[in-house]
Amino acid sequence: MDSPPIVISRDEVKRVLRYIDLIPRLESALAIFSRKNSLEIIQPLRSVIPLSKYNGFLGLMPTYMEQEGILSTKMVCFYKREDGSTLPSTQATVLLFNPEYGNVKAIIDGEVITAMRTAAASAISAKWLMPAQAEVLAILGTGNEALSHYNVFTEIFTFKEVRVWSRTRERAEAFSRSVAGPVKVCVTVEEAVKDADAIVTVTRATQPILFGKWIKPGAHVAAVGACRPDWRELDDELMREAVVYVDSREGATTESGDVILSGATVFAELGEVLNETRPALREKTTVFKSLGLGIEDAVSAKLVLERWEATE
Ligand SMILES: NC(=O)C1=CN([C@@H]2O[C@H](COP(=O)(O)OP(=O)(O)OC[C@H]3O[C@@H](n4cnc5c(N)ncnc54)[C@H](O)[C@@H]3O)[C@@H](O)[C@H]2O)C=CC1
Ligand SMILES: O=C([O-])C1=[NH+]CCC1
Repeated sequence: MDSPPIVISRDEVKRVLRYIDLIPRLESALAIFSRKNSLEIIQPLRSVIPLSKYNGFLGLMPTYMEQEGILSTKMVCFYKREDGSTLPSTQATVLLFNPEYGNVKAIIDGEVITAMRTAAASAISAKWLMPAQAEVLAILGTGNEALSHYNVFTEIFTFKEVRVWSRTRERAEAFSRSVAGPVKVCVTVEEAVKDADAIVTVTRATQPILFGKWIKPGAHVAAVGACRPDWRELDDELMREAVVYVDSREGATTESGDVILSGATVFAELGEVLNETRPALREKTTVFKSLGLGIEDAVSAKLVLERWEATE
């Protein structure tokens, strides 16, 4: 307990963290979260401080999972960057504590953890909610989250076609060149989502970019951006007509502009589906609204530390 914290860099997280290990840990954590038993988990709503001068926010995400022996907090700064800005839009650090003594065991870069656990949560939503014979995946956005979503969706599912849209063709083409498999570049959102079975929205949009009228009935949308109460990625029609799943009811009804401003009803948490206390209505059009949870960072950070210690 006297030893100084281990510091694990972004590159080291990238080296040791694998979706195949991460997904089962996240499934278990989401299921525990939705049981709402404070003996198993304490994870308050994220507190968010606005950084008005810089168009950004600092989110604090503490979590305690007693049975897993995990005490952690993620600190994440996220920004509404102007077009052309070269500054990062999300930066994060996860602290892992020894819950008995209170000392910090590890300081872990949170950028890769954030991107991979968010994409893995979307992939879990798709496992349960996407049409059974899904052939077409559309990714809206070409940043860090777009890449992690491309990676996990193509690792665990087999799509006949993957499409990408960005506001500029150049960015979509650069994204398509940067990944291993074939990606069709689309010039409009409508073209990208037409007849798509799974759609991932991973943009910094603050107004709707995806409209219900363009979507095939039965499609699944994993909506990852728009993490503020006045930000949107999806329009009212889509939010009201789809069956809406969330990572956290409390988070969604406090932080999600898509949920709050559309007046949509939240049908279930993803953890409730995993616990089989709420059904997965795969045949309907579904939206998984993701805001990000401290428990996801907590179990990811523990996994990183375990793998790092095993390979050091
Ligand atoms: N739900 C969750 O757990 C998490 C959500 N996020 C959110 O996901 C979104 C994407 O994050 P990153 O990929 O890290 O960001 P990024 O900055 O790497 O990529 C953002 C993408 O959105 C595009 N974009 C920016 N403004 C737009 C607009 N008005 N309309 C359409 N596209 C626009 C950019 O061109 C870029 O392709 C952000 O809103 C971020 O806050 C990030 C991490 C976790
Ligand atoms: O959970 C997370 O890390 C974030 N959610 C919105 C921006 C960052």
